[in-house]
Amino acid sequence: MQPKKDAGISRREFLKLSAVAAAALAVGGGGAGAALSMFGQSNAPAALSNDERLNFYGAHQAGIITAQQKYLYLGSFRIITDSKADLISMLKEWTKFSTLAAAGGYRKSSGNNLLPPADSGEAMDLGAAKLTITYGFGESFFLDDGKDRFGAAGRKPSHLSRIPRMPKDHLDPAFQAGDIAVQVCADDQQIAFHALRNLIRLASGTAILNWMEEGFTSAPPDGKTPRNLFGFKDGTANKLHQSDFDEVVWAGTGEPEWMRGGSYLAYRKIRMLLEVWDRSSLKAQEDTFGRSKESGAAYGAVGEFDPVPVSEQPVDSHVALAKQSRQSIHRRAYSYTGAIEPRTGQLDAGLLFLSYQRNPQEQFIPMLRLMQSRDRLNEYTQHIASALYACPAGVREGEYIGQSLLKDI
Ligand SMILES: C=CC1=C(C)c2cc3[nH]c(cc4nc(cc5[nH]c(cc1n2)c(C)c5CCC(=O)O)C(CCC(=O)O)=C4C)c(C)c3C=C
Ligand SMILES: [Fe+2]
Repeated sequence: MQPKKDAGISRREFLKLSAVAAAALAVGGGGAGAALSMFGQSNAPAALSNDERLNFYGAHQAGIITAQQKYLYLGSFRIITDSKADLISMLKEWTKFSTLAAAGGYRKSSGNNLLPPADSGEAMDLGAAKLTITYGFGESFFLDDGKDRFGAAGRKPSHLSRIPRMPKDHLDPAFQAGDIAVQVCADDQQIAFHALRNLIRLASGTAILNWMEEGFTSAPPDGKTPRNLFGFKDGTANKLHQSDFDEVVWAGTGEPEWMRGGSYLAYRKIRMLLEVWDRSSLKAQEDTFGRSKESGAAYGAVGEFDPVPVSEQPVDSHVALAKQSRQSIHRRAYSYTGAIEPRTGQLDAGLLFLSYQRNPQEQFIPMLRLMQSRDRLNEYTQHIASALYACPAGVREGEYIGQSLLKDI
């Protein structure tokens, strides 16, 4: 008798794959993700459809070159203690929670119902939804107003400093970089929020959340490029291959040991003046990027991914300036929407621009400077927050995040 076909795979094959997935789930971590991705989303058993797990442990932190999930929370923490022991104990708790949440778990209560539950609970039964939690240290972690609170000043990485003030900055002083940034991403917003919320709880007495941003991206099926709130495909020239990551993303020689295999996160909150944009002609919009709005093809090219003929681009277009900088970065941006601006009635919306690079002084800052001085996009944008973080290499099982930075000091 022929084995029954189930959505393109035979029943026998399906059962074999289910066994692999079950085994991988029992082990936890990346194995489960790998096994599930063998099914492809449509063939995955319903109970696991939201449960793709990405390993928290690894040579590099997850959430940097990981394919972008749909939702982002970015939180900036201020450490409120000078005690290194308390700091380490929080980082240990954060690490334990991060591995648990990435595996779709939640914190178990002690059994004493006179105490608050250990976990806020809103992610129970939801799965992992490709949750990643990525940590970065701000400049003030190492030297806070000249004070070396944790003895780590000598280990400040080479390229970590404040992003210099730019000509078109409208920075809001409420959004300083802070001591530690946490980037939480997942394909389910509630799962992502749950993770940040419980990190805040675990930090109690040691660190407080200074600010939090919420972002989203919506990619069409078949791996097509998502569009930003100006309606343009955003991420076309971002398809870095594995072999490019060493050159572009991962910090290496010249860095303290704890940063080798890590990366620098550059962050800009950029308000997009949607009302101004929506009143602009299609030609003005396309000239701004040097690309077709509908197809995403560069001026003078046919397909979205065709090489960009730089001579055909308006000299002050966004893409021409990015090319002119001759630098590469790895972008991981999310759109945001907020409330209506009370004074003007305009929408508060834009882009949480995140990029990872191995040397922001050489890659990101010159590109930003060039864009700030000449980019047509500046007519439609305002940069309202700016920060740079050093994201350490990945965590090995049994270690805690930042361990190699804080050990033996
Ligand atoms: C300093 C770096 C960058 C900032 C800040 C930035 C803001 C920003 N970008 C868009 C929309 C698009 N950007 C596109 C391409 C692109 N942007 C950057 C860098 C910054 N963008 C780079 C390096 C590139 C790649 C250029 C190339 O090599 O071709 C595009 C085109 C499509 C694509 O390649 O992704 C769009 C669209 C907005 C709206 C924005 C701030 C609000
Ligand atoms: Fe851009």
